[in-house]
Amino acid sequence: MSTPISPVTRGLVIANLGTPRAPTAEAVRTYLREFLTDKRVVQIPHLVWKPLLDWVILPRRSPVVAEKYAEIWMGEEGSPLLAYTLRLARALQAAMPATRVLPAMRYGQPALGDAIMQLHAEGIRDITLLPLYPQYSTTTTASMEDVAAVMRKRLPDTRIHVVRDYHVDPHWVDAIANSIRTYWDANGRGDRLMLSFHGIPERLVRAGDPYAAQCEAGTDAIAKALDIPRSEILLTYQSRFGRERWLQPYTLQTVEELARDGVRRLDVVCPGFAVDCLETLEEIAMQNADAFRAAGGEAFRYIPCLNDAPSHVAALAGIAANTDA
Ligand SMILES: C=CC1=C(C)c2cc3[nH]c(cc4nc(cc5[nH]c(cc1n2)c(C)c5CCC(=O)O)C(CCC(=O)O)=C4C)c(C)c3C=C
Ligand SMILES: [Fe+2]
Ligand SMILES: [Fe+2]
Repeated sequence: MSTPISPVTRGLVIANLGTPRAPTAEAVRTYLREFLTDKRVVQIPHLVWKPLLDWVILPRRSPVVAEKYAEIWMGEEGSPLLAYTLRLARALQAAMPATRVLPAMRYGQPALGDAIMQLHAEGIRDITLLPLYPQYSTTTTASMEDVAAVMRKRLPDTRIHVVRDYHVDPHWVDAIANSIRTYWDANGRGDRLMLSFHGIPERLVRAGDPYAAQCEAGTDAIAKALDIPRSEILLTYQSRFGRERWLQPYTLQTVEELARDGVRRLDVVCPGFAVDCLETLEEIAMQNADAFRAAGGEAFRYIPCLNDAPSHVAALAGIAANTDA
């Protein structure tokens, strides 16, 4: 007797920020132009912003950033952000055989709108969009919600549900805590533990962006899961862009101060990033590590993102499945 094959009726799109298609100035320029003209990302009047972007920022920044990408490029697999997002999608697909899982990027390829159209073309009318941002921000998640709103108008017969955030999801919190505990079991515990999150302008938090509060709540939950006092964790913000004041304390400044204050072994985790990327592998594990040693530190110990670890896959599968409300 053969088992009837049940048709797949649900789709899951895991969506990340986006990344250049090559570590070249031209490809980085194309990527940054799309990313930095999104009004969600740069929330200042475009009459002011566009000339500055086209005439100053893109020409200056693209070649410099291309060199950074070249240092971490994963050969044929491409940029780490793309490579790990594709691996994560494959692992999720294996863990969720009753759901069709596709990876997507908010900027560049594979495009988010195309992924949703593909699921629709396959006959799927119930789609969950899971932005790979554990914490909600008006600069990131909201931009995915914009795409979902456009797609709902285009596909009125399809339910498109967006996961808002998972910053205190117990399985995700446990996955982060376990990655730290496993590192400590293998290498011993450092003098300090720092959680570094991507920053945003402070102005946006004052205007109501819940991002900072979610980073704080997530850090509290991770401390609890590790069974250590919250005071033993330093929460910092990295990747500042431009001259405006961003969320504080800044990661780089903190790293240098810690080294000068006698911290020798520093353990660093980036729980705002689902997968490793330029901001973790180059900015944290290379630039900040160099700064730590230059200021007198000995061992800057970067603990990788969850990437396609089974604990991450299980947590995200649970989060994606729990979207019936
Ligand atoms: C206006 C500036 C930016 C805001 C606001 C911002 C918020 C933000 N970004 C991420 C996650 C990632 N950002 C990445 C790279 C990146 N971010 C900005 C600017 C802002 N980000 C730039 C210009 C860049 C590109 C690199 C550079 O020019 O310095 C990445 C990595 C991409 C990759 O290809 O590896 C991620 C991931 C979050 C989570 C966030 C707000 C919470
Ligand atoms: Fe960013
Ligand atoms: Fe950066």
